Amino acid sequence: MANELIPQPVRGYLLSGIKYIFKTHSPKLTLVIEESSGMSRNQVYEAAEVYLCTKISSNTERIRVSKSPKGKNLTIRLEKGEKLVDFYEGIELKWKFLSTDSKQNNPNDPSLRSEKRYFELTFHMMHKEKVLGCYVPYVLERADAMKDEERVLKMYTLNSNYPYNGIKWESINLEHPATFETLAMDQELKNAVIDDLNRFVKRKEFYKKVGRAWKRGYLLYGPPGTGKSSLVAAMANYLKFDVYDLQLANVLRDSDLRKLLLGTANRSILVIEDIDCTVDLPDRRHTDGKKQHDVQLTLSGLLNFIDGLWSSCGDERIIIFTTNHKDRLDPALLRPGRMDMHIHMSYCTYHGFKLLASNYLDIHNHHHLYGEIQDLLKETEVTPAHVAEELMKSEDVDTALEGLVKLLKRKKLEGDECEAEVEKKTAAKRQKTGNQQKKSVRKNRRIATKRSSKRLSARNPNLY
Ligand SMILES: Nc1ncnc2c1ncn2[C@@H]1O[C@H](COP(=O)(O)OP(=O)(O)OP(=O)(O)O)[C@@H](O)[C@H]1O
Ligand SMILES: [Mg+2]
Repeated sequence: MANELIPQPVRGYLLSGIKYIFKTHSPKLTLVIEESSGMSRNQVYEAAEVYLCTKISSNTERIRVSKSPKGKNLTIRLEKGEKLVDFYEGIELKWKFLSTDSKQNNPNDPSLRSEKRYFELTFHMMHKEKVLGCYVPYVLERADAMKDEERVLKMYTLNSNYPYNGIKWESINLEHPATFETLAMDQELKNAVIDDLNRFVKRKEFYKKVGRAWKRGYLLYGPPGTGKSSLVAAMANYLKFDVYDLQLANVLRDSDLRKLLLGTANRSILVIEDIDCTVDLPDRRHTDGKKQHDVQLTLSGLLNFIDGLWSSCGDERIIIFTTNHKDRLDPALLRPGRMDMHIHMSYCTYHGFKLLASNYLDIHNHHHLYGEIQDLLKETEVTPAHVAEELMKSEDVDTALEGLVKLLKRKKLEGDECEAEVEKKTAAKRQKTGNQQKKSVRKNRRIATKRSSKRLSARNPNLY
């Protein structure tokens, strides 16, 4: 109708007028989010990449799919030119993924081509504050959480080619399955550790306010096989932190130590195992040049060193020492405030056993052997590792538990025999020392009598 009633020139004029009105009344703002900002990667770009793959709808026509050899899941990304719409608190946000090919360097050599990739985020101008102040931080946060979920944890160890290739970290995927749920340890202690970790990761601002390095130190001690290494893995799996296993005995120079510590990433756990053995490092020398002089590196010295290094980077770090012999440690290390928490990993308790039985044998109710096992566990020292090994021997619940009862009885007997032996030895020692004491008392008496008689005879020679 409009076509027929309104002449062409007027129609064109009217249309452009309407467009103009709409344009001035709904001004748009477009944020350009480039892949890199200067030398470093743009975090908003990386977050958008991750976040947007959850927003792909049926209108999206092309997506990129990939999977790294060690990745758990498929990675999905938008393809060039694709658009999508997101909503945040009623605001419409239009995303577009673009790239420009700049072939300035050498058009014949594709490796020199630098592709510039970026997102455009368009929305109504009036939401500028909200988008910059809330939506973009929200995207960053969501992406972080998603990356954590998919993240494959790494375990870093020192490479073995040292000193020929220079010392450096080598990583493998951390596939230790230990979690707090599968770990047999005192329930209250376990809760205390989890609470401590939760508090720690939440308190960045607090640490900053009080001027402390944002780090937490744990000392795990207990006999071999009580789950110290498993607890480290459980902590890493819980926090999604990588683990750096620092074998101090392999680090000969302090400059290497500094380099290695600087080479650890944020959100990581530095573990130094068996510190009682590492303390007496036999041969820590400066080998630079021809000069060689001993370098005494004590663990508390190492802690100070780490404190200094880490307080300047403001990252989240956890340091864990493990030992089988707490009593052999440098007292400076045990001083209050040195390590934030001392965690004792003890022999298997009845509670620990029940957890292992439910994990290994799927027993969730009572079993007729439980009473006997409970009594035996009170009188024996057996590690959770040993119990776990026994429970793995058979898939049949009765056979496995009978095996465990046998093991506990044997242990108890050994313990009793050992106690009896100790008792016998101490009794023999007591007897021996008793005899010796009696002997020496007799001897002393003899000497004393001789002396006094000599003295007397000296004073009264006539009497003798
Ligand atoms: N508390 C526990 N809960 C569950 N499983 C455990 C526990 N302790 C030990 N285990 C089992 O025994 C194995 C060995 O334990 P782990 O290496 O954690 O002991 P550790 O205390 O680090 O010993 P070491 O002092 O010799 O290094 C683990 O892989 C795990 O299967
Ligand atoms: Mg261990």
